[in-house]
Amino acid sequence: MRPSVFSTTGTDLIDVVTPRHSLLSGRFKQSFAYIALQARMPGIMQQVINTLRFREYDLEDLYGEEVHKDVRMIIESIERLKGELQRDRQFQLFHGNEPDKAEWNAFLSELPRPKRSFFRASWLHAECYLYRRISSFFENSRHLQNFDYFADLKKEDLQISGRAIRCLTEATRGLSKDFESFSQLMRINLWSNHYEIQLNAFIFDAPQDHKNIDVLARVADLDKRLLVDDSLLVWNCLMKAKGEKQIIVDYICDNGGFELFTDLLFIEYLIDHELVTQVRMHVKAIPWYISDVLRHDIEWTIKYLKDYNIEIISTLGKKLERLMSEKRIVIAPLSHFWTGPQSYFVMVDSNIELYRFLTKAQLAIFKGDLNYRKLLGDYIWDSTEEFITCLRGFRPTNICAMRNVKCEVICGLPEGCADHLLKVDPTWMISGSYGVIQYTDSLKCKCDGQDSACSLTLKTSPL
Ligand SMILES: O=P(O)(O)OC[C@H]1O[C@](O)(CO)[C@@H](O)[C@@H]1O
Repeated sequence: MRPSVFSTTGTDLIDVVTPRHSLLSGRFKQSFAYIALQARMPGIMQQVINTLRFREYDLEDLYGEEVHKDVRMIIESIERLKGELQRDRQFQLFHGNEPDKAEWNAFLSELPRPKRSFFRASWLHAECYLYRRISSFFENSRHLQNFDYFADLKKEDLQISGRAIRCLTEATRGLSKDFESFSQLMRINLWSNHYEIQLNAFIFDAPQDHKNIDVLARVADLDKRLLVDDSLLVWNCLMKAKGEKQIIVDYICDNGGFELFTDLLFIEYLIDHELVTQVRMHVKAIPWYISDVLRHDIEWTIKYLKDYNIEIISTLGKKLERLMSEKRIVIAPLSHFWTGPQSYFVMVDSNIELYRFLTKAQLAIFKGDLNYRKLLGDYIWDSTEEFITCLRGFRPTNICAMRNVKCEVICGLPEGCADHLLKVDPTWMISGSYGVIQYTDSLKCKCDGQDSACSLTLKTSPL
């Protein structure tokens, strides 16, 4: 039984699927957003509590007995947050040491009152707010400000993927510079987003004979579920830049663990073949959506590969370390925008520095489902709507999205495709079994978003 608070008037919960042309929201009781808020988020919060209890005595070794107070305070705060979610309470402002407090509070204060509670708000806002609140409990503790409570999961994900790591490392040495290899690597990278944390790495398992690996061919099987493949357009975009002194790719990361490993393989290819001069990896500033990459995940992953007891893998680790020290791969300056609640079309107004930063790149690659939701504004577009339209003017540079479909947000499909998929696989939008690689040109102008009359800075939708 839902608590009685749900029977208030206004924007009540309704027993329907998410209607076309609306924002995803827990209001729609037959939506994935509703299930995620009702069941999944409390589970994730419990998982954080369990991690704290499990690690409490390690933490005591690190920080002394005082840490128990922090642990108690954080667990109580998470329990309270669970209650707020369950009762669909209003979002609260932040009052502590959060570095992005001002931006969050401005955002929350401007939300219309009926859209300021967990189930009535847009799902994107509610979900981001929950992850932000959880982090704030740690940030406001005495000893655990920098504790990444999801770190063990990310590490474990890489540790259990040994066979897949070996197999892919072997299969990707000495690849030639051609569209076929480029596109295969892109697709490997795309499908790794399906498995993310606790992946079933078996799909990339090598046959017994490690010398004769055709792992890339295995990807072809998954490719049957690739609904849009713009990898040729991405390749052409990089080809067009050939000869330029500086070719930068901004890589907006998603998950750590095995997915990050495949990101690094793809980035290595881009650099080896001089398709780019520098890759700037954008990571999250706080623990985010369980498995998202933080700065220390990249450092840990490279060290893990470097220390591997199989030479080909440790050589790869050393090479990645060198590419970082040569600044061919860099970690972009941290931006709290990536862990904010906002869709990307508002970036030009709310974070012009980041927008301008992206304009310096030849290409920005956005990985994963959450980035896709933010690119499309967490909105149910017609499935055939063009990618470029759905970006609503967010065009700081050429944009590529690589994403496994994990929620109802989608665009750019051929006519009839969504209806067909619904018939053959009713869970196609949430299973993560389908993927898209979508691309659009920026049609860059010279103003870098500084000229308010520039059409690229105008938002084209009344949403
Ligand atoms: O790691 P990814 O691909 O961004 O996926 C996480 C996303 O998937 C979801 O589970 C949607 O189904 C959301 O919680 C979140 O947007």
